[in-house]
Amino acid sequence: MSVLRIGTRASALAMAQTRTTADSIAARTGVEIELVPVTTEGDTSTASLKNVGGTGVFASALREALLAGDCDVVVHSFKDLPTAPADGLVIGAVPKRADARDALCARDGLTLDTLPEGARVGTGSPRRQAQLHARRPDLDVVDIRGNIDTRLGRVGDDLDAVVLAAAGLDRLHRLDAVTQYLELGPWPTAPAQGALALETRRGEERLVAKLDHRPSHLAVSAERGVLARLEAGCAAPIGAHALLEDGLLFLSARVYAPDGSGHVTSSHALYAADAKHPAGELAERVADELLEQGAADLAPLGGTA
Ligand SMILES: NCc1[nH]cc(CCC(=O)O)c1CC(=O)O
Repeated sequence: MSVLRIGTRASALAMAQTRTTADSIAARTGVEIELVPVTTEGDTSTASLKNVGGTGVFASALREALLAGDCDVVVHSFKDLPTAPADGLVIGAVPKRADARDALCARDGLTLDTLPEGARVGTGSPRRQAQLHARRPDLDVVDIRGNIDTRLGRVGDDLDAVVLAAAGLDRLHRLDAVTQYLELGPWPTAPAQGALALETRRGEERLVAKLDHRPSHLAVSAERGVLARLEAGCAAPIGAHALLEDGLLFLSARVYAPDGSGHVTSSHALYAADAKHPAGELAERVADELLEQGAADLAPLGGTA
């Protein structure tokens, strides 16, 4: 193949992460790269995340472009991908994961502890809404959508703060707006947050294989395995965090009541070398324990939750 065509959404975040990926592929393979812009429903809709019709609104147009042969690789924010694999396509690589934490971006340097009573905090994510309610029941949590710059632009205007992924802010060089990083123990984030997924047609994985970072790939597979086992969509109020360290794969996941009135947590670890499918086995253990603790009664887990 003389030119590798990488499909990308036209949003600033997608362009930023695709350009970085294109540069690493070029550096490692010497192949020439062309970026192919693709428009998705998720980019044009201004409806709440909860109402845009379930999982994968960002992914389907990119997948269609791949299957149609309009491009050879697509770069997804892994957390936006539905857990069901697409026919004829595979995740060929997960590059080294960026910061998985959420970040509070507030006016005047405020934090979750110092925001005034009744402060207006914007997020469209049911998980972040539940976490905000749980941590500060007095806050006025506002359901918002729009790209990262639009959201940041409302801070100090009609909102006191927004919660965003640190990885996305970093990719757009907007970490200056962060007033507090939220640690993953008390504030687990969306499965695979901060990770990219490089998708190709089945059989063409070698095009991107050199970019795969196994510890990141295993960790995000474990986190997403919980979603798959719970049959939960990307809008379900679920946080998860996994880590491979010294051969030990650790996974913790938490399901929230949407109003923040309660949650259940399960954490387990196993030696990756001891299992045939370490990510899948660990995810099943954690998900089954969440269900035993009543996760399905606590929160709507389905795709349009
Ligand atoms: N759902 C939108 C989305 N998809 C990926 C990121 C951030 C980057 C990442 O987690 O990889 C964001 C923005 C956000 O949640 O703040």
